[in-house]
Amino acid sequence: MRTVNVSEITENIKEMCIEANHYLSKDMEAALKHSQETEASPLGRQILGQLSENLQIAADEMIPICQDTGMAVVFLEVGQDVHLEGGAVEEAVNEGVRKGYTEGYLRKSVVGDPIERVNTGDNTPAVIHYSIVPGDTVRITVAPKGFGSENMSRVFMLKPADGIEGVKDAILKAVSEAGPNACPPMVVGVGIGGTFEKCALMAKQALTRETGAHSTIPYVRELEEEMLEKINGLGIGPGGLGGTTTALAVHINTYPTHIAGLPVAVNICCHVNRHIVREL
Ligand SMILES: O=C(O)C[C@H](O)C(=O)O
Repeated sequence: MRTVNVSEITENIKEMCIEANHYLSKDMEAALKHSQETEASPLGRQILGQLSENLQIAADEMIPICQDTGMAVVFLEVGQDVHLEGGAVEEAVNEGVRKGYTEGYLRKSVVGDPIERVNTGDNTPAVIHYSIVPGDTVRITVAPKGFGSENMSRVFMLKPADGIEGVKDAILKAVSEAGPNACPPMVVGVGIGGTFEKCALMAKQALTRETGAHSTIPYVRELEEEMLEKINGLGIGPGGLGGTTTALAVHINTYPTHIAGLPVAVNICCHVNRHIVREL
């Protein structure tokens, strides 16, 4: 049994919130750079160039990449041989977010109640997903999520008879309706199977995958490749101003489901697809 003090979780999450909002991960940066070489539209290439320049300015001058510094989504994978001491884990995570957004001067975007809508002033609470895994480490993923693209995400409760063609139509419908509102080029996270909530969680987790890495399931990999091509054929383009780079990647996760259903969730992320991982 290994002991981890929750204050370590707080310190790391603080740093990760600040880092994620100023430095886009290498995989996203590379995908954006690569898209400049493949984009067919001159205006699209210009916009992609500006997005890359914006990343450089953010890193050099410590200015957040985007004004929407997101709601902090945190995945905690806790090894079953870890003993967590020093306080409540949930409070430790929220303290990390609080410190990160306050000390990092990041925009506070969270309201304490969805109807009364009073800003909590420190970007807490985070949305936290826990899982118990084998091992004696704590793996933390911080993925601050902007809401321009979150708002354009969708869940479709398809019927089994809709089949794979229904899944393709659902993904294309979500992306087409998102259009420029999701600040393309996007990363499209898809969850297929499970239940209503499981498919949404899989879609969110899919966004944290290394950009452009494929599923190990052959038909899912083919579907990811086909959907990327189809999405880029929609012509929405960088900034929604036309072009061949509407998405940088499509990541699909699947799970067994009920005989009577075919749930599909499409979680869209703008080009600022922030995700950082640390292991304690
Ligand atoms: O800044 C915001 O909160 C809005 C949003 O992310 C947007 O895409 O406009």
